[in-house]
Amino acid sequence: MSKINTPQIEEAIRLLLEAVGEDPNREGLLDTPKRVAKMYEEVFSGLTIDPKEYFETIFHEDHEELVLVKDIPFYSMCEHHLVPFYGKAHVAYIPKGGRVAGLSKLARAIEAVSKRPQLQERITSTVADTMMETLEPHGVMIVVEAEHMCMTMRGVKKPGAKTVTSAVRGVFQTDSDKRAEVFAMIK
Ligand SMILES: Nc1nc2c(ncn2[C@@H]2O[C@H](COP(=O)(O)OP(=O)(O)OP(=O)(O)O)[C@@H](O)[C@H]2O)c(=O)[nH]1
Ligand SMILES: [Zn+2]
Repeated sequence: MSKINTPQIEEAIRLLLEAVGEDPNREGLLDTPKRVAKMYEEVFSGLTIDPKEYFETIFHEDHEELVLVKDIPFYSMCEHHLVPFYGKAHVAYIPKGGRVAGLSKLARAIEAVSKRPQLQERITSTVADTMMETLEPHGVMIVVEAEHMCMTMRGVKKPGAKTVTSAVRGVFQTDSDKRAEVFAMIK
């Protein structure tokens, strides 16, 4: 995927400021296009990352029991309104055949997939599917809880409303005890 076009973002922000009736040449706004371009470079940096790369290096450890990294904070941008949604992700999996991932890689996968124009459902399922394909574990279960600024500061205006999504793969689909174990641990 192509790298972010900084001059184009700067021009777009100048146009946007003009379009809302602002003067992009007034002192306080002079550096705003540059700042916004820099910010977008950061918040959309995941567009150039394939999360599969985080699971190319694995460890060999005979642990075929639950692994859960919970309360991973994340920030993303809703693709409908380009305003933030943010919250916590919980990533669980059961390794198979001694294929164990570095724990930080679970958080890195959430981070990379969040840093794009997104839907909460897609963050949840993309990371689950990536882990299933690369680690080939017994199962993956991901729960994401987030507050969407597009439901808080505008539109329906419901601050505090939380959206919870889950993606359940492999053994978690058939074993309700294992699902319950994850839910109990993330409470
Ligand atoms: N499924 C899903 N919807 C989202 C997400 N983020 C924002 N939305 C919703 O996207 C929808 C877009 O609806 P539209 O009717 O096209 O846009 P709108 O007129 O701005 O909608 P309102 O927010 O209801 O004012 C809204 O219902 C948002 O709440 C997300 O991550 N997943
Ligand atoms: Zn939105």
